[in-house]
Amino acid sequence: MTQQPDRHRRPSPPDGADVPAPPNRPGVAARAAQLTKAYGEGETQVRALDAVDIDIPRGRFTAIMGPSGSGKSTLMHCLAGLDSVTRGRVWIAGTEITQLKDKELTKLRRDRIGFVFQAFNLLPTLTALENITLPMDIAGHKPDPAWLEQVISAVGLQDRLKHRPTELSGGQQQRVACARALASRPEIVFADEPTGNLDSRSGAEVLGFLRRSVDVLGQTIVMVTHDPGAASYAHQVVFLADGHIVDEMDAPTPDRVLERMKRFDKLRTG
Ligand SMILES: Nc1ncnc2c1ncn2[C@@H]1O[C@H](COP(=O)(O)OP(=O)(O)OP(=O)(O)O)[C@@H](O)[C@H]1O
Repeated sequence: MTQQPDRHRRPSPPDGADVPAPPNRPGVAARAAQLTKAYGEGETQVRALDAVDIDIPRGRFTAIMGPSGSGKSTLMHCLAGLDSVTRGRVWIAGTEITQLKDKELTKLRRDRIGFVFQAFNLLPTLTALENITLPMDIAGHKPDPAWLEQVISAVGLQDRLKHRPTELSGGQQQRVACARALASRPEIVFADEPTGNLDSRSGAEVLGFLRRSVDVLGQTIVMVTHDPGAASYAHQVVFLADGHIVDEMDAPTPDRVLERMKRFDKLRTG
C-alpha cells in the first residue's frame, strides 16, 4: 500500500519544447497536460486549475478529493469536455478534445463518455429501462443486448425495469442513472458527487456498483467526492489543493483519506 505520488504526473515541458504526446498507451483513458483554467480577468481572476498534469489510468476507479474550492469539479469538467480550458491540452484516449469544434465535442461526449451527477436527472414519464437506453435512442444507436443485460444485472435492477422514477428509492434512481451512463459502454465515466443526495446505505450500494463496474465490467471511472468513505471505494485518490495536484493515495481507506484531508484543514487554520 505504498503511495506513488508521481505516477500520474508528468514532468512539465518547457515552453515550446517537447509537446506532450497523446496518450496512445492503452493504459491511459484520459490525460491533461499543463491544464490551466482561470475564471474572470485582472485582479478578480480566479485560477481554479494551475498547470495540472494528470493521467487517468484505464480500468481503474479514481477519486478526486480536496478542500472546497480546490478545483475538483473544474478538473472533472475540463477532462470531460464540459468546460473550455484557458491553457493546456486534454485528451480522451488518443483524441485531443481541446482541439475539437463544438459539434465534434458534443458527439464525443455522447458516444464515448458517461456521466453521473448528484441529481439523478431521470425523465419522470419514462420507465427505468427507457431512461437507461434514452441517450442511445436519441443518438440512434442500438444497445448491445448482452452488455445491457450485464449492466442491469450488476446494478440489481432486473425487477424494477418497468417502474417509473417516482416508484423507485433514491438509491435505485441513482443506480438507473449509473446504468444509463454505462449503457453505451463508454471509454470513461465521470461521476460528480454521485452519492451526495443519498443516505449512507443507498450511497454504499451505488459506490459498490461503481467499483464492480470497474472490477468486473472493466470500466474506467473518475469520481469527485467530499466523502472519505466514498473515496475508499476507489482504487486510488488524487488530492487537489488550490488548483494543484498535491498528493495521491493507492488503496485508500476512509481513515487514511480522512487523515490526509485533516492536514488540509490544519494548513488553513494553522
Ligand atoms: N463559473 C465560475 N466563475 C467564477 N469562479 C468559479 C466558477 N466556477 C468555479 N469557480 C471558482 O474556481 C475555484 C474552484 O472551483 P471548483 O468548483 O472547481 O472547486 P471544488 O473543489 O469542486 O469545490 P467544492 O468542493 O466546493 O464543490 C473556486 O475558487 C471557485 O469559486
